[in-house]
Amino acid sequence: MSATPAAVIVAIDGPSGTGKSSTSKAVAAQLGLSYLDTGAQYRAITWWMLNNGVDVSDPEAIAAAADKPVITSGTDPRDPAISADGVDASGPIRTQEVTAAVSAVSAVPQVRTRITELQRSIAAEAADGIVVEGRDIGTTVLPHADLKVFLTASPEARAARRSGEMKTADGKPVTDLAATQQALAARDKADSSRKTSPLKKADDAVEVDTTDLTLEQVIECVVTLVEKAAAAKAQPSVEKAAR
Ligand SMILES: Nc1ncnc2c1ncn2[C@@H]1O[C@H](COP(=O)(O)OP(=O)(O)OP(=O)(O)O)[C@@H](O)[C@H]1O
Ligand SMILES: Nc1ccn([C@@H]2O[C@H](COP(=O)(O)O)[C@@H](O)[C@H]2O)c(=O)n1
Repeated sequence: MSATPAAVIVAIDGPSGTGKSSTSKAVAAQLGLSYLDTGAQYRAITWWMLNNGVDVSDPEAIAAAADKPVITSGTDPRDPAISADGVDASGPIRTQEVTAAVSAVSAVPQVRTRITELQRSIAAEAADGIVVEGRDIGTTVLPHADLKVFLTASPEARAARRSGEMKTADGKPVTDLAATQQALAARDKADSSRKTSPLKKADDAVEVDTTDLTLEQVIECVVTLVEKAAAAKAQPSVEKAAR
């Protein structure tokens, strides 16, 4: 593990299936940083609402319930825990039911306010620095992050990656690439077109097109960017100490 010279705050955003989670976890683990999966938080609040009789097609019902669940996130990149009201949600938040409802829940302003506050407090407590991944981290949650990365990939590459990890009920790999691509496009459209902090590249983010890169190449690229940002952040204090 190579050490970063300063506690950096890193924002990694991008559409679904571009490699945000895999890259962020690996970069954080390699550099000894904390890690926050903000998508898991939106999934956890969605799961709680589905389990507690909230009509997730009704924005008013979602808004009224937004403050109710206690969402807790772990920040260890090797074991990124997530729970709602103390119940481990790491498995159930990945179901199709949650995936289908999460964009509608996360579009409600009261949900975003609640989860954004939680994200900022977790980032503020990360004494050794943190990698935070999501859709609006560079634009809204942490606009003063030391480094902002926006990952992209072609729709075909993203669908192929997602199909590779999805299994049918009898354990066979999902082969309907067209349907997977369509589902990803629908979620991206909903996430990019909502009024409150939509999925968007921050003006000062570094865009990395991962279409033709292996995961290892993307990780290496982002590690280099983080090390540079950390060195730049440490520079003024080094200069001050030398005076
Ligand atoms: N550069 C890459 N080349 C090949 N496969 C990749 C690459 N990056 C990620 N993957 C694979 O693609 C899948 C999706 O990656 P990941 O979950 O990290 O994406 P994501 O952007 O976090 O998606 P989402 O926003 O939907 O959670 C994973 O199976 C991962 O191993
Ligand atoms: N900063 C974020 C992160 C996520 N969302 C919403 O959550 C959904 C699930 O995210 P995954 O990364 O786990 O796929 C995503 O589709 C968004 O609706 C968000 O709004 N802001």
